[in-house]
Amino acid sequence: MGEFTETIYALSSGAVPAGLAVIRVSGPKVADVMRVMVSSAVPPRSTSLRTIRTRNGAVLDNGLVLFFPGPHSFTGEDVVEFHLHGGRAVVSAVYQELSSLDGLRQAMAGEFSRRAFENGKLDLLEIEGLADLISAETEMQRRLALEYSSGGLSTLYESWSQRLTRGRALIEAELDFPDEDDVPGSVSDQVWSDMTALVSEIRQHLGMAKAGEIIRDGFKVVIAGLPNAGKSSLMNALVRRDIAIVTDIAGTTRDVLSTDLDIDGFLVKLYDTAGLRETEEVVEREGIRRARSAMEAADLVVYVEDMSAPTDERSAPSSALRVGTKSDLPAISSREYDVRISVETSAGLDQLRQAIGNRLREMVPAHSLAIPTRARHNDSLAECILAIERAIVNDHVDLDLRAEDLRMAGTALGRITGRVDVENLLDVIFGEFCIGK
Ligand SMILES: Nc1nc2c(ncn2[C@@H]2O[C@H](COP(=O)(O)OP(=O)(O)OP(=O)(O)O)[C@@H](O)[C@H]2O)c(=O)[nH]1
Ligand SMILES: [K+]
Ligand SMILES: [Mg+2]
Repeated sequence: MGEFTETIYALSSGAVPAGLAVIRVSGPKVADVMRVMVSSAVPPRSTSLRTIRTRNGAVLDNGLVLFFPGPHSFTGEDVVEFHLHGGRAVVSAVYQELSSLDGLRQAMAGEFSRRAFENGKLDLLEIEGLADLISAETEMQRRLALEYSSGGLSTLYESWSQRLTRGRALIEAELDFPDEDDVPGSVSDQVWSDMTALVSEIRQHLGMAKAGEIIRDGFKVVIAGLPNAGKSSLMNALVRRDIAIVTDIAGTTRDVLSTDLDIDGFLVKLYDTAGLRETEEVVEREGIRRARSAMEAADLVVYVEDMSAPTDERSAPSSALRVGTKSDLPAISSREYDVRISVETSAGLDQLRQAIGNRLREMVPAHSLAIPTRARHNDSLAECILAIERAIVNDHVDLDLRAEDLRMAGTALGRITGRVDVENLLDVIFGEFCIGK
């Protein structure tokens, strides 16, 4: 595992100025740093109020010092944290002193987490969970990230790996002792029935990938309909901000506009689009093309119709949520709508939020958050399923070839947690972090 000669430091708290600034230092020179900069020795893993000095004894600040001797630290190395007053000059003076010490340099983005990974403190799923936890904005993002960062998913994949290993061990026992009486002849039947069950569990898990994507990246709701239906007005009303231009001129919106909404703790990405109609006008036509492609990529289309205008003969996508708007005006349309609203009176807006929330929850499991969230998880899970299935169906080939497929299935799983073969992934994964994490 990792053996790092450089000692790294960075501001791990938010931007200064702030009430507090936490500077974290990790690596072999931590003991030296404390000897030079901290007024007197500190006991491990408890807070001590100390004076922080330059090597020449000039006082930099007074603050709390926390020392975590390796391997029982975040990175697995010796770590010291300075909790200082969060002023720009305080931080830059401490930075300057640290940089002047031998073997110390400023940490790069994600470098603390990377050391934690390389030293076996966290696996890749836990690292990704940590990145998600740091960037979580909604309650559901937080819960999902916590499930990952506290090892919930790692435990599940570990149990699958163990079943694969056990399957191979039983097959190998059968290969080694083919005629032995106390190894029942049905051992390999047992293996294949468990592998069949495992495939269906992994399939079910992979089936929730969409839910993971919705929680992590947001539920994409596209507002569509005829020009002047009231789409932009609706977007503004839902986010209670004046984001989109609203006029009585048909064809006002051209670009796809996007904004975030929090519904029941879920991130909802709301898109306003150009009104759908035939037109020769070049810019509007491009806007309509974009509107259609947004509708195709949507998790939900909210199809808006002006109930005070002649009905829209165009057909909304069958899965769309149909919204009749301008209910404050005399109605012409006698269509059925899922929700009737008015942005003038705010009638129906809460109901619409609820209806969007209901559609969202249909796509997300109510209980477990042990679900895949990233394309790399899905790819490896699919690869794992393929390998197990190959092993199951190839009952005419040698047992050792079938065992080899089970080994490959285990490798695919191991790549998700980072146990095997992930060097090329690391830059991408740690690139999600910023400096100090
Ligand atoms: N009375 C009333 N007028 C509304 C309501 N919603 C929108 N309007 C008006 O309808 C007109 C068109 O509204 P927009 O929100 O620009 O409609 P749009 O669908 O975004 O239009 P395009 O971007 O041109 O496709 C504006 O004059 C709005 O003020 C409503 O609930 N009640
Ligand atoms: K308009
Ligand atoms: Mg508009």
